[in-house]
Amino acid sequence: MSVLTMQDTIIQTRDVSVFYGEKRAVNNINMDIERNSVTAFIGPSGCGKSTLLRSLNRMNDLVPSCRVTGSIVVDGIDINSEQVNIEGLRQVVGMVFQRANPFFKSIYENIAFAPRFHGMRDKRELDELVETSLRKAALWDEVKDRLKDSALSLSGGQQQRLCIARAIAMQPTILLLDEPASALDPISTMKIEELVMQLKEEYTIVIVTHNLHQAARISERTAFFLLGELVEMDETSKIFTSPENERTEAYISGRFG
Ligand SMILES: Nc1ncnc2c1ncn2[C@@H]1O[C@H](COP(=O)(O)OP(=O)(O)OP(=O)(O)O)[C@@H](O)[C@H]1O
Repeated sequence: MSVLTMQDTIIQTRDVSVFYGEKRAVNNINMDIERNSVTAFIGPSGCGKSTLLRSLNRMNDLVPSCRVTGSIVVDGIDINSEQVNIEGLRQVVGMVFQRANPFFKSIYENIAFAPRFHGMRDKRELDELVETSLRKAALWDEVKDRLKDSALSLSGGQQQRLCIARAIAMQPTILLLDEPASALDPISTMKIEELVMQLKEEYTIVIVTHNLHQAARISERTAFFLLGELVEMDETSKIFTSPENERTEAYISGRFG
């Protein structure tokens, strides 16, 4: 294979299963995710999309009954090995949830809080980081004159972009987005989609979405899950036009789910 056609894999899962107690929610997943791309996880409710997503930055550690087996390698590091610093991992692999969850603090503090906690004390440096992060999240122009206002005074869509800015401020390599637009109106959804397409220049993005049109619009690769299994993963255009598996075809044509 020539160097030009070689994919640059940033996340590799091998035989990954995730259990809640005795119940297996995700079954033997093998996938490679390419650097600086958008990968969409699709599939009916309860098929394990969020569970797999959360295992990519060990968010599942917060669920006492949850157990992950198999190997997940992120940027060359086995993230489930004992040596891994979980806080460090979550800086590199940032996450944004379905419901915007800004801190009960000012817009500025939502961005500055964690970097300051991690040692960034210089006011000018923090100011710059706040501005850069808000710009990258396409929110700066809307909030630059009200940085001291409460984050809760923002609209739902703005709060979600603030949460993306907050993740960006930690200078991640990967952003995991768990249905980031599902609680938003169409215009805010469009802004999040535009944002995701810009962000992939700099970050690798994995997004769980129920919205098939959204997956088709913004992702390069799509993974279709059913009952905890990865049925098919391929280029998004292929998944939506000529999938290999008939269950994928049935799902994307709306015959179930
Ligand atoms: N904290 C938990 N404790 C026990 N079971 C859980 C937990 N979270 C998820 N599950 C179960 O794991 C399975 C997969 O759930 P998951 O949320 O990953 O699916 P999903 O495809 O993301 O669904 P949705 O699209 O509805 O968000 C489901 O059967 C769910 O009930």
